[in-house]
Amino acid sequence: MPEFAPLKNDLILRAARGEKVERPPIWIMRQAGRYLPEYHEAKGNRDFFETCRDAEIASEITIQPVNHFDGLIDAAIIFSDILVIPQAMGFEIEMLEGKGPVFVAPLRSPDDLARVNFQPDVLKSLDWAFKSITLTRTKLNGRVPLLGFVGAPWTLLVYMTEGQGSKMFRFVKEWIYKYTEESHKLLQAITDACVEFLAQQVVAGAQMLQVFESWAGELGPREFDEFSLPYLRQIAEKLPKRLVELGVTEKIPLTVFAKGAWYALDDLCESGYDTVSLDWLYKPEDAVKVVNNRRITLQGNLDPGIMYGSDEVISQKVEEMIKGFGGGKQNYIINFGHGTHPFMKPEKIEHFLKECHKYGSQ
Ligand SMILES: Cc1c2[nH]c(c1CCC(=O)O)Cc1[nH]c(c(CCC(=O)O)c1C)Cc1[nH]c(c(CCC(=O)O)c1C)Cc1[nH]c(c(CCC(=O)O)c1C)C2
Repeated sequence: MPEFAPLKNDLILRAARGEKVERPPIWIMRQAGRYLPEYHEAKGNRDFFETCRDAEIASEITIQPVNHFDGLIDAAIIFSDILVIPQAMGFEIEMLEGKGPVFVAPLRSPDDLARVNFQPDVLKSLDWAFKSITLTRTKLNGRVPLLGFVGAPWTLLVYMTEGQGSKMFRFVKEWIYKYTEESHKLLQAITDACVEFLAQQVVAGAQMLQVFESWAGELGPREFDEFSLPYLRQIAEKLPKRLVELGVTEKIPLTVFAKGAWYALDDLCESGYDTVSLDWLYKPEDAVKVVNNRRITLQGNLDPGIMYGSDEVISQKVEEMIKGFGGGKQNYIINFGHGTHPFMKPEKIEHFLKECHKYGSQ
């Protein structure tokens, strides 16, 4: 494993482990990207996935928010995408300007499974991701920890079958309700690839990991129990074992973000994750009650749309949130309830971050 500089700021790792901290750590989902002018400059006319695969540019983009909001952000998240696992499994994806990712040939019937690589060689096919993580961690030089991530199996099944973001989820629902057995076969293969990808990200230099189940809210509670939760649990259970096999001795904090699955918080607290990331459909006080003294750190959960509000409203919402999560000195990481939008103003985000920093050491 490569050698890296010691961490100067390990606040987020301590918070994820449940230690008392001087102030609540902060990072923001999609903190790198289109709302930052320097992102557009670095990316130029390059294709999105080409940008991810270029370690030099991806590392620069990853560090941009850490530089832009100097001293205000406590983690960097590697610039990549959840759709790189489908790519490793044989799917071709185009990133259309203003539209997002589109699969060239999504899965429409079990006949299509013949084109899926059920056992991808993750280390080989995503070697660029590991190079990018190692270079970024080196360049960060210990300023803040580097987070790695994957898309969760159900969310990746959505993209593999729908081919893009969806409103009705017609195709993925056809898969799970008509081709149930085949869906589970796919979910299992995705899970195995996710475990390997997460483990190898740690070997390459990632210091904390997040699993994005962004489409959890499209499943009802029973269906979540069948098509999402078992695979999320498997990831949390298998990852530490794989890390031991790979010679990683330290405990790597693991976060799950199941957007929209408010009914599942109790189960998620029992699923082997250190941190549970919440969207803004939860009242913080209620979430804390559900956790009920279990060893879980909560992350979240400001409505990103609040960045369109006045500075006064942002300050007030930050106060409500941090107080709601118990003041932020233990078991809490500040984040949005979902990612930034391209239209957001960096000044508003800076105001938000500065407000959060007020909740330290008094
Ligand atoms: C963690 C992450 C993601 N994407 C990107 C990052 C790294 C950047 C960071 O967080 O700072 C860059 C990342 N990924 C993408 C962009 C925009 C590309 C561009 O035009 O420059 C960026 C900066 C492209 C992308 N990739 C995806 C979409 C949504 C498509 C849809 O369903 O309509 C889009 C638009 C899929 C995707 N990608 C991701 C998720 C999970 C988080 C979430 O729910 O938002 C999802 C669902 C995760």
